[in-house]
Amino acid sequence: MAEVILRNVTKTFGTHTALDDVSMTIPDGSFVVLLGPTGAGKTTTLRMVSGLDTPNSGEIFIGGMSVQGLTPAQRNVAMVFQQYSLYPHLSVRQNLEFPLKSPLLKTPQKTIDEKVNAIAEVLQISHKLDNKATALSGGEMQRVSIGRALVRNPQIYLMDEPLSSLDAKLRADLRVELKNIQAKSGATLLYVTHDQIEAMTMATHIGVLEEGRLVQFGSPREVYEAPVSVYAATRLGQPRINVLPAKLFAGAPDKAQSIGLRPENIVQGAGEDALVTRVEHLGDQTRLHLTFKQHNLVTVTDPHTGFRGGETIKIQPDKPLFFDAAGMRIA
Ligand SMILES: Nc1ncnc2c1ncn2[C@@H]1O[C@H](COP(=O)(O)OP(=O)(O)OP(=O)(O)O)[C@@H](O)[C@H]1O
Repeated sequence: MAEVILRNVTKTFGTHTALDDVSMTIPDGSFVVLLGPTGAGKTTTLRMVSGLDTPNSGEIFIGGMSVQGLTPAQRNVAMVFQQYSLYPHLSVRQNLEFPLKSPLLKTPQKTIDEKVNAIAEVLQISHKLDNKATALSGGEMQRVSIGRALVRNPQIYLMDEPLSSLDAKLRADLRVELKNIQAKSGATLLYVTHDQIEAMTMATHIGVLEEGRLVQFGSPREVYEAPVSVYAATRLGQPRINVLPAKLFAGAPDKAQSIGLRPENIVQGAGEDALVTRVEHLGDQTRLHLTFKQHNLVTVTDPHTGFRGGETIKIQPDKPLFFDAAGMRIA
């Protein structure tokens, strides 16, 4: 596996700038997750690294070598897209074997069998190995697509929302498996997702893209606890961070326009009055919807709380984040 570097990469489509001077180092063995809303440039970043598309300016290095002008095959990258892409006339086993069967690799059949069986087990498709690819459900086809990438040993895996078409249980299983595979094999991954749990649990680093610019790059914890802006703060956290006028609470710094409070950073039992408008019991936690000085906010509380809608409770902020008028963090 290899370190991948993007240096001042810009990509335009007509007058639209999809990637704007993006520089990023994806360390060898890291699991980098790109976050951002639709159109932020996540897929475009993957396509630049893969060689499916080329930047207008800037350079990309894989394992210390510039890959300018190299095809995806020459770059030795493995890609998994949101939409499965299998050879329909081949069986599941043949699809999984395909990347290993290249005459150049000369992989012995015994090694191929071992790898295919191991990956099929991880992806829970061993019982379907002899089925035609077309005789599978969408989720099974997607698992075969992931398997086809995983049997290889590329410089980097590029994955674009690979788990989004799977049901919740399978997604949770494969999240753990993918992370295990990465931790064990030291694979380098560049991964796009909209799923915050995937981002928080799998990533070693998170890159936050905003309209084609990389606005923050750091560990999930850094991005969660020390976001550079309101925009970055709202990329992570479920329920979302509460963003309120700074003056609602005492002690805001001079230039602060808004205060960001993660739901768990609203302390109950002291401070000022808030009205409980709704109580949501989710099993492992309970969410309280509050109205505070005519603003709505959400906090979390003990799962066995006896709070009810209509009650008044006292709240005060803990670990507040302050942002200026432009939404940039100042404290
Ligand atoms: N081939 C193309 N031609 C024209 N515009 C494009 C092309 N590919 C991407 N774009 C534009 O570039 C911008 C970034 O697109 P990109 O697909 O990278 O976003 P994304 O962050 O991956 O979004 P999503 O979450 O919807 O996949 C968008 O505004 C998109 O419309």
